[in-house]
Amino acid sequence: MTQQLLIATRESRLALWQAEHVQALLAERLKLDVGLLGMTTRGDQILDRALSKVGGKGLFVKELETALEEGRAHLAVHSLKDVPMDLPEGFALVSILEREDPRDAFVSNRYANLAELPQGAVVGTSSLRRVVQLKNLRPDLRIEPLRGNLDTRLRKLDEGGYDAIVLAAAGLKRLGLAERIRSLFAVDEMIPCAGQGALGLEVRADAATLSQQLAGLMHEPTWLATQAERAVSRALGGSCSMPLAAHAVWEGGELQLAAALGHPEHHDKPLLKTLGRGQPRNEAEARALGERVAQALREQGASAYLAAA
Ligand SMILES: NCc1[nH]cc(CCC(=O)O)c1CC(=O)O
Repeated sequence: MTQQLLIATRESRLALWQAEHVQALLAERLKLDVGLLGMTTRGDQILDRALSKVGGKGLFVKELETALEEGRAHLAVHSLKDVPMDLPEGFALVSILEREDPRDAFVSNRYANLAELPQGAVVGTSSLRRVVQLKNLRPDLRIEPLRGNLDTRLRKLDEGGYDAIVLAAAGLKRLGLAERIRSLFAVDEMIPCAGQGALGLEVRADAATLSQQLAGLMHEPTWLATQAERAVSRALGGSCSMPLAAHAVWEGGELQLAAALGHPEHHDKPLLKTLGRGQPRNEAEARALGERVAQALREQGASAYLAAA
């Protein structure tokens, strides 16, 4: 065995679970001996402001990239939905693992689902994507900000600050918290974020041998679906202050890509929604499907919404 491979990871419980999951896969399937390098990122430290206001999702990945750059670690494991649409020069996303449950979960100590919430109930989420879709389903709800890692958000619910909160099912399941899920939103009523539930492996673009090894973990259907989803976001400007949802599902040999865009400030403005279909066989075709869906949103008025961001 030569030098041990190191995974750079954030130290939240979810990030550590994900890094350990990849560590085990690499040992099992590729017989690689891999260790972890834990680190705290700016995104983890800033808990009081909406992420979209302080630099966006890139905050969670930047420090990890610096560790790769300096050779302190060799790969980074990300929740794909936290990875910016275009990586900085010198880095590459070389493998996308099979997706966990991509749905959003309704979590509450008193109510079984969204329909049961009384008029004017308080729902916690800081995701603009969730805000605009909740407002569309239930205009009467009061939506309050909710930041922090999964354990923090659940604690804030338990302390009584909210009637319900909305979280990604994948994170809850990974942390053994599935019993907190009261119901799951169907993907067509609360369309997930591009990449939700999938993990992406990032390396330095010049790490050719490692890239090739990691490509062995690639899950093709998830890769094509998430490429299509991310292309919608990229085509519309890719910023995380954008209330955009994009989720693709394979139905037989067909990929069905649903997307929705809300107004970034006036959350009661109509939600723009569209569905595109295709049979992408490679990355270029998957991206083309995403671009067609973005164009359909533009034809419904997306540009005017985005100009307000
Ligand atoms: N935005 C933070 C984040 N990044 C990834 C997950 C969950 C796991 C996933 O979707 O892959 C979460 C929590 C959430 O949105 O509730």
